Amino acid sequence: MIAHTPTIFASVAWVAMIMAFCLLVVGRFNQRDGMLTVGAGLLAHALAYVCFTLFGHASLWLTYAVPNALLSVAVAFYTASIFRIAEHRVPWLWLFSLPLCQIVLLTLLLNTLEPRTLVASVILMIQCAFIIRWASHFAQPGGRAHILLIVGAGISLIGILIRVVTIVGGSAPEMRYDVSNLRQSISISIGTVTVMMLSLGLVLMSKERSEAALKYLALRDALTGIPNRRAILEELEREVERARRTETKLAIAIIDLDHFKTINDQHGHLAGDEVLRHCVEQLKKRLRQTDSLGRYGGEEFLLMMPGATVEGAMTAVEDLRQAISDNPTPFGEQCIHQSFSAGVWVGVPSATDDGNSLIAQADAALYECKATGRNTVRMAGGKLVGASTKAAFTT
Ligand SMILES: Nc1nc2c(ncn2[C@@H]2O[C@H](COP(=O)(O)OP(=O)(O)OP(=O)(O)O)[C@@H](O)[C@H]2O)c(=O)[nH]1
Repeated sequence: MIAHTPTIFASVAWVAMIMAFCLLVVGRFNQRDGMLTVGAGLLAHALAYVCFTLFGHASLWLTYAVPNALLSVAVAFYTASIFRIAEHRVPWLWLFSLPLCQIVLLTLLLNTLEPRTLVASVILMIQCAFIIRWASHFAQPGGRAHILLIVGAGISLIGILIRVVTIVGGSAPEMRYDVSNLRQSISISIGTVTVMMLSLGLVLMSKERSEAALKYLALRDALTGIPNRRAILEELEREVERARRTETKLAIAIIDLDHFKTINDQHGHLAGDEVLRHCVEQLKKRLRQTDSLGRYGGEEFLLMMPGATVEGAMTAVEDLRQAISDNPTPFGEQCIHQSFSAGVWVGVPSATDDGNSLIAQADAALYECKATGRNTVRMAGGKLVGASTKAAFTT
């Protein structure tokens, strides 16, 4: 099917213009989500195709050099959008040096046929390759938007390659913008694919990013930055299941700051918040990479240590207890002393165990610590370790 080449140019221009309108106006010129740069790219894309429709009716510079440079500008904006959506610094200078090369070289080579067509095509191909490179680099884990970008840029590459092959094969006049033939129809209508797939890919990429950011916020404790109750409990269920399946030990500890209400009452809630942040920093510094710490409640934390033995878990939690009581929280001119009590459970979960039942056992041990003076660590159904009873845990 051979279509009238200027008509294809006009239809691609329409599609790009409508998409640009949607993203710029309806997207309210929002810069942060990358839609402003996508819209700018689509606008440049539309203008390029409008100029192409004038080929043969206006100067060669306006209908060849300018639109190809505008296409380069469009692709540079699409690439900039990938950086912006990924919240990375946009390398503006580097990205727009290619459109600049395009306009300079095409102006110089305007009166040639093959060289100018090859230069225009090769620069656009390099830019499409960059889209593929950066779309895969900034791909959201588990996301799919980058696939649209890669496929869209890949199809564009094929479209341009058709032009290059035709020119190198000695049929450059067939690729004049006012000539209609099958190759021309395929090569140019691929412009619609580029516009649709790249803009849709970028919109989806932005959506994936904001969903990931929301999910991160929904599972984080805003004060301390560690996983919140929901996140740590979900992780606990996964760990319980894994330990049961692999028949390996799992250690959990419920850590509760002592007399935290008194800290709030004496120094104020801001000081209390600072104590919570400070304690979390102290704990995090001393954990292994495989351990997980989450905020279970107000001043309660849940620590998971997969694979830890009874002795290993007790030594680890006791070291944490020591570190917390040895490192008071600096708050203004003051140093606020704090300590914690912890109940520990270690074992291979049985068929009837779940996260809640293990927490209940660790909680019972914690309750005993609180009842017997605090600042101690106790094993569920077992021994007590702590400031006043450290000798009790020298097995
Ligand atoms: N500053 C601050 N305080 C909090 C936060 N979350 C909970 N709290 C306070 O933590 C205090 C916990 O008090 P209690 O449950 O009586 O526990 P406690 O005073 O530590 O006493 P024991 O656990 O028995 O040693 C309450 O006063 C809560 O208001 C928070 O995010 N920031």
